[in-house]
Amino acid sequence: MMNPMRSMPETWGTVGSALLTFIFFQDMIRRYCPRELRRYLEKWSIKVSGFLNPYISISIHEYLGNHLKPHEAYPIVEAYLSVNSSKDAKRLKAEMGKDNGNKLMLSMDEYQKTTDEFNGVKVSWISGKSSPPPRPMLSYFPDPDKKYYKLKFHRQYKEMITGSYLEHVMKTGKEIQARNKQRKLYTNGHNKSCWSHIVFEHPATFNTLAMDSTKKEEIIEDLLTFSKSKDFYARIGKAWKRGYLLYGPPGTGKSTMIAAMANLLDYDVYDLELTSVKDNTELRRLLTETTSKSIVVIEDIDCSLDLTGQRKKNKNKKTTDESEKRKKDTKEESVSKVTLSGLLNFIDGLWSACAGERLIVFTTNYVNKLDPALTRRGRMDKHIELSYCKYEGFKVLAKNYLEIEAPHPLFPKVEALIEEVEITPADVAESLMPKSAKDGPAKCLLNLIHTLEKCKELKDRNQQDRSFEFVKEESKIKKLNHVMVARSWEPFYDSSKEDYDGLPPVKKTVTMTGLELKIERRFRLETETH
Ligand SMILES: Nc1ncnc2c1ncn2[C@@H]1O[C@H](COP(=O)(O)OP(=O)(O)OP(=O)(O)O)[C@@H](O)[C@H]1O
Ligand SMILES: [Mg+2]
Repeated sequence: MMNPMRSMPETWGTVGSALLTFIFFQDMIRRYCPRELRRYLEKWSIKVSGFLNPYISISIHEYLGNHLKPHEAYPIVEAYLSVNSSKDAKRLKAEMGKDNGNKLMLSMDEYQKTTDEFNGVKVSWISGKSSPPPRPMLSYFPDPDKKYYKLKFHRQYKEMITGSYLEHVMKTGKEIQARNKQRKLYTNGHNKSCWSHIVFEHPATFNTLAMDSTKKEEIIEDLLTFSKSKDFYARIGKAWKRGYLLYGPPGTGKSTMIAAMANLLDYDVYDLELTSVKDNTELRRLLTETTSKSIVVIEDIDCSLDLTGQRKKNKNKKTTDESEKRKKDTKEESVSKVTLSGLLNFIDGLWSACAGERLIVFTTNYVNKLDPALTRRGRMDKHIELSYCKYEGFKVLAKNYLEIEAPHPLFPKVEALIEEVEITPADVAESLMPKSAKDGPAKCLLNLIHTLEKCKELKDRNQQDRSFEFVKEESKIKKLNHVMVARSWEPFYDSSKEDYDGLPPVKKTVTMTGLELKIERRFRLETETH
């Protein structure tokens, strides 16, 4: 023990002479001691220090080797420690996260220490940095400092720490990373041959989705089971992917459901615009560039590919000039060569080589138009129909939009009407939306009731129209016989004579092809609701 009465210069003198003696002996050993003996002494000293210091340390560096290749484990450890370190470390640093938008990420500052406990065993983590060796004078860019985390633990627990503890650190760190990560919506639109992204912040969830509750539960269960089935897919030798086909009329919530899926599973969304993809090679490249934990969406698949596997040409537009038509077709083919078989081959084959979980979702308004090859099980594992809004769906929307729940005096009226008509959730939502700041829930509900009553009226009138015309069909045919011949039971009449007793005019299109006559009737209901 040091004599407290000693003065400062005396103490320094003692330390100095001890240091000199140590250097002298070290030098003597280096000069006069034979090499073998020296090696033996070194080994022995390592053993002694190992005996005296029973701790083992593992370093995780920010970069690997000399080539500044980022080490994958470093950010994971950083995320893991970001939760614990704020309790222990005295100096923390706050940085803007790369993947989490405007959120600040806290982590240990350099040379800070934090402790952690796992199965009753205490370990410590120290953050540090090593400076690179000085570079030649002419070198322009200096090497950056290399940061690292050092894990220290008693050698008695070596097996547990290097095994289950590090596994736990990696798993938890990845989960924290995923929680902090801002999800992205990737698109390849505007004829771009690569993905561009924006932050994905769609508020839709399964709670806010208006649909049959049993069906909803089933879909949620299916998605969650899929996301947890890594081992199962590996065991059966199948790529970890699942295909969904969402179909139904416009405005029934197909796109909304995709957003809800992404929010449920914390996945990124890749909105693949097939019409912007040049050919199968580009399609393959785009799909292989998608990351794990993502949903690849192809909307309106029936509009992007046709049944023969070639890109769909616009059949509605008639080009009278043949040469112009040919020119247009050639041009179309030169810019778009993605085929159905190209897409199918990729879904089935190559994609299996991409690690990680992926959902592929197709949407369509016309499921019957799709090629069975596309919709067969195994490719599209689940077919989900989204349909018109019924009372159950309405209750969800009323809760979302107006924050009201049953029982409510106006609900029975809505129930009676909504079960009778075909109205999409989008239309119901639109009617429930307050049109001014003064509109309360009752006003919005009355708005919806008014819309539903109009729909019902049109539906009834439409039915009346049909039966009236059908009854009158024979006499009309007689009248029009000199102009056209009826091919089917479909009622028709001459548009030039709107002489139906009191019936509102009905829009119709008449197309003549040779001797055949095709009549397309549009009822008033359709015209008005569009
Ligand atoms: N089932 C639903 N639940 C909640 N909101 C819905 C639902 N369906 C539609 N909506 C509302 O209507 C809007 C349009 O719906 P969405 O875009 O999902 O329809 P869609 O089926 O994808 O239509 P399209 O076939 O035209 O692409 C959404 O923004 C949403 O607010
Ligand atoms: Mg949509």
